[in-house]
Amino acid sequence: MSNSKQAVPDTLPLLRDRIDSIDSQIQMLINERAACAQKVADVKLAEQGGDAVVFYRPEREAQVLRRVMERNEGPLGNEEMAKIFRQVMSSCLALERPMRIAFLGPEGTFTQQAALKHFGKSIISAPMAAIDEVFREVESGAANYGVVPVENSTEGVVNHTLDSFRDSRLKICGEVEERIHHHLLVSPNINADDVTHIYSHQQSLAQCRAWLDRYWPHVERVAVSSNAEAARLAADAGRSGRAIAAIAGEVACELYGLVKVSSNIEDRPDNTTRFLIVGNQDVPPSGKDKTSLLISAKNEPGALYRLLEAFERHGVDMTRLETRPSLMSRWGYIFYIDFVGHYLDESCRAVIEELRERASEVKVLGSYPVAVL
Ligand SMILES: O=C(O)C(=O)C[C@]1(C(=O)O)C=C[C@@H](O)C=C1
Repeated sequence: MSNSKQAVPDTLPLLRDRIDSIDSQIQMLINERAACAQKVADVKLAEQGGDAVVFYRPEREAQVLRRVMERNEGPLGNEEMAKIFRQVMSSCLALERPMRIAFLGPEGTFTQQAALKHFGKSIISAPMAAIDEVFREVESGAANYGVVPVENSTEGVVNHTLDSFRDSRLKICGEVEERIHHHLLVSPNINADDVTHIYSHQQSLAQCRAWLDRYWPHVERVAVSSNAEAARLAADAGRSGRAIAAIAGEVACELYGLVKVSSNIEDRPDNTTRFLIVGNQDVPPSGKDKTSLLISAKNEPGALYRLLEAFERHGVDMTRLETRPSLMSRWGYIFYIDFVGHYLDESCRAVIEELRERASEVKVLGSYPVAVL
C-alpha cells in the first residue's frame, strides 16, 4: 500500500491518477472490512444461536465512531469523517442482517432523517402513522428497532412518546439529536416569484414566522399534517404547473424531487429535536452512556425530594426530569429521569437500588450510548 504522506502531485492528471489509486485501495479495504463483518455474523450465530442473535450493537458502533473522531487529523472534519464511517458500518450491518426500522412517518419526516443519521442509509424504512404504532411494530417483531421524537428545544417534551413507555417492555437502545433545519422548496419547473401558497406543518410555519413575515408577507400560509406531506403536495402541484412552495427538511426535499429556494430559514438556528431508538435489547456500557428511568412516586410529602436526593449523594448527574400524570390514581405522578452513566456503573446501581426502596415502581427504560453524531 502506498504511503498516505507521500508528496501530493500538482497537475490535474497526476492528481486524478492519485485519487484513482487511493479509491481502489479504499474500496479494497472497505470490502475487507465487510468480509470481517460477515464473519462476525457467523460467530454471533454460532455463539448466540437462532432468534436470540443480536446483530446491531449500539455500544460498539458508538465506540467505533468515537475512535474515528479522536484519531482524525483532517483536512476532513471529525463529524464529516464519522458520517462516512457511519455509512460504512450501516452497509456492513446490512450484510450481516438487514434492519427494518419503524419511525414516525410519512416518508421524509425529520424522524426519518434522524433514523438515517443514526443507522445510516442501508436500512429498510418502515414509516408508521403514529408513535404508538412505532412501539407496536417493534414489540410484535415486525421491525427490529423504532425511532420516535422525545423532546424539542423549542416545543418541549413529546408526551405521546413518554406515555408509550408506561405499558411497553421495549428498551431505549440509543438517542440521536437532529438540528431541525427548514428550507423553502418548490418543484424545479416552478419560478419562485410565482408562488401563491406556502404549505407546511403548523409548528414549522411557527418556527419560520419571522422569516416568512419578512420575505413572504403576502403569500398565503397553509397548515398541513406534516412537512413531508407539504413537500408531496408541492411536488404534485408543480406537475400541473401550480406554484406552491413547501417548508420541509432535506430528506423530504430529495424524496419529492424539489429544489431549494432558501435554506435554513428557521428563526432559531439552534432548534434541535432529540429522538430515541427503541428495541428489545439491553445495551452493554460503551464508556459514555446515559440511562432513562420511569418512576412512580408514592403520593406523600417529600416523595420527589427523597428520590432526587439519592442522585446528589451518589454524585450521579441528572440531565432531565419530566412529570406525567400516572392515570392509575388521581394526582399520582410518573417521573421520567435521565442521568449520565450506565445502570451497571457502581454509583448508578446504588442510586437505582435506593430509588426502588423509596418509590412504588422503578423501571429502567434503558442505558444507551450518548449520541455521537
Ligand atoms: O462488532 C460487531 O458486532 C459487528 O457486527 C460489526 C459492526 C461494524 O461494522 O463495525 C457492524 C454492526 C454492529 O452494529 C456493530 C459493528
